[in-house]
Amino acid sequence: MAQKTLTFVTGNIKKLEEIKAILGNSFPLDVTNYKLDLPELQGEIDEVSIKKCQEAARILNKPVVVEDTSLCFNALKGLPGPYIKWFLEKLKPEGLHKLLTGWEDKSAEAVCTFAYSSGIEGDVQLFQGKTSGTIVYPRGTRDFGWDCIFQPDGYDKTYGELSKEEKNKISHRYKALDKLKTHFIENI
Ligand SMILES: O=P(O)(O)OP(=O)(O)OP(=O)(O)OC[C@H]1O[C@@H](n2cnc3c(O)ncnc32)[C@H](O)[C@@H]1O
Ligand SMILES: [Mg+2]
Repeated sequence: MAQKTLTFVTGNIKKLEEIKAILGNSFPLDVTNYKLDLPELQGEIDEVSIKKCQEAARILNKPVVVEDTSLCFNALKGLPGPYIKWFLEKLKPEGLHKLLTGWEDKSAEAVCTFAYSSGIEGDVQLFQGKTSGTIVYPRGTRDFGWDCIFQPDGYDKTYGELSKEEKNKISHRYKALDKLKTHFIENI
């Protein structure tokens, strides 16, 4: 029988809000969430997501989806990348902007990776979305992570200045969820 419910494992309420807003009623499964701050091992983006997902599937012992978000500064060869959470916690948005003082290249990529495990040990599929932009001095709301310093290409506003509706039409998370949604629509 087809699986009817998908469990999103995340400790981040703001992520969950966006995921629910983006999926709306167009997702073929019921989405529930399980609040858990999973350990994140070091590595490249895909590796971090795969291990995080395997750990969630092991703990919950059922099909799960996790999501990992990276903010990659091109001048820094992709760093902070998956370690953005710790950089943000210590440096705050101002400090992240300051990190690029010595570089002319202020470009960055926001990368969202959803990892799905069917529950079968080791089996993980990834769905990734990327949005390019520029790191600017903080502008706009500070209610979600580094939104106030990321200005997507083609816009003169940061994610923090755009409305939630506008952000959710162009964001890294929207693009990744679109791929995940297509997968489930085609495979149910
Ligand atoms: O439990 P999980 O899902 O891991 O939630 P988390 O808050 O630990 O999230 P990550 O490990 O993916 O770390 C990403 C960091 O980037 C932040 N973040 C994620 N998505 C963002 C977005 O769309 N805009 C701004 N900040 C974001 C988030 O608050 C974290 O500080
Ligand atoms: Mg995390």
